[in-house]
Amino acid sequence: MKINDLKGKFIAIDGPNGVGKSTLLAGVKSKLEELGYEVYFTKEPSETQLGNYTREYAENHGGLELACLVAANRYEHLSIEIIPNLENGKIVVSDRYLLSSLILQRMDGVSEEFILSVNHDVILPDLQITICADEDIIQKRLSERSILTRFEEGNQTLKELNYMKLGVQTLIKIGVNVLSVVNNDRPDVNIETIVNHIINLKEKQ
Ligand SMILES: Nc1ncnc2c1ncn2[C@@H]1O[C@H](COP(=O)(O)OP(=O)(O)OP(=O)(O)O)[C@@H](O)[C@H]1O
Ligand SMILES: Cc1cn([C@H]2C[C@H](O)[C@@H](COP(=O)(O)O)O2)c(=O)[nH]c1=O
Repeated sequence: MKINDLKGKFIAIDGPNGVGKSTLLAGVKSKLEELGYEVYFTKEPSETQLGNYTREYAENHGGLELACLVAANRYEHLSIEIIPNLENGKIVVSDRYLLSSLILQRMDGVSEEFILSVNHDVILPDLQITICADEDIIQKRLSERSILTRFEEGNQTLKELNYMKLGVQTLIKIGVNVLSVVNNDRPDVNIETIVNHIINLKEKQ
């Protein structure tokens, strides 16, 4: 895997389904805009034909084939969105990235070795933000949803949290910087913590 040697900084944010990633990111985006910072927000699966197909396919398929499809979308995401924005010196924030594969594809029974091998040529994030919360809190949030994906139904949260811990250990071993945020409550405090880390990275550029 490659270290980011481009002008901009790359941040990935991952966590179990229903932990509050989208909520925190929406707050981070509006706070940064209010402060006048220009940050490029994106997500995986990305918003392309391949990304939309990956999201649809993930609902009914798992295994090695989904792991490869997700990785293919990640390479597309890198080449058409992430790398061009990093080359322009922007901060890029992705809602889900490699760590999501180390959680979701592992839940589908794919080995860490296979996941790392199909993701061999991706750029590592300068900062990996992990969002976690207590299992019962996440389950309560998911129970309020009218539609659940196959990863969200049947209480798989503990499994997700456990694979996240293992995935984080792997990323740390590879040399990735990790910020862990506990999102049980106080979204405002967590938004501020994330915003401060993003501003710090920007100021160091
Ligand atoms: N810190 C918090 N305190 C209380 N409720 C929260 C907090 N953060 C998020 N929530 C609530 O939790 C629910 C799930 O949040 P959200 O949809 O952002 O999760 P997510 O991680 O993006 O999920 P998914 O990846 O499955 O789309 C929402 O109803 C949101 O309002
Ligand atoms: C990045 C990534 C995504 N997926 C799949 C799993 C879900 O079906 C969607 C993500 O949807 P959400 O609205 O963000 O919860 O994509 C995957 O299996 N592996 C990945 O690495």
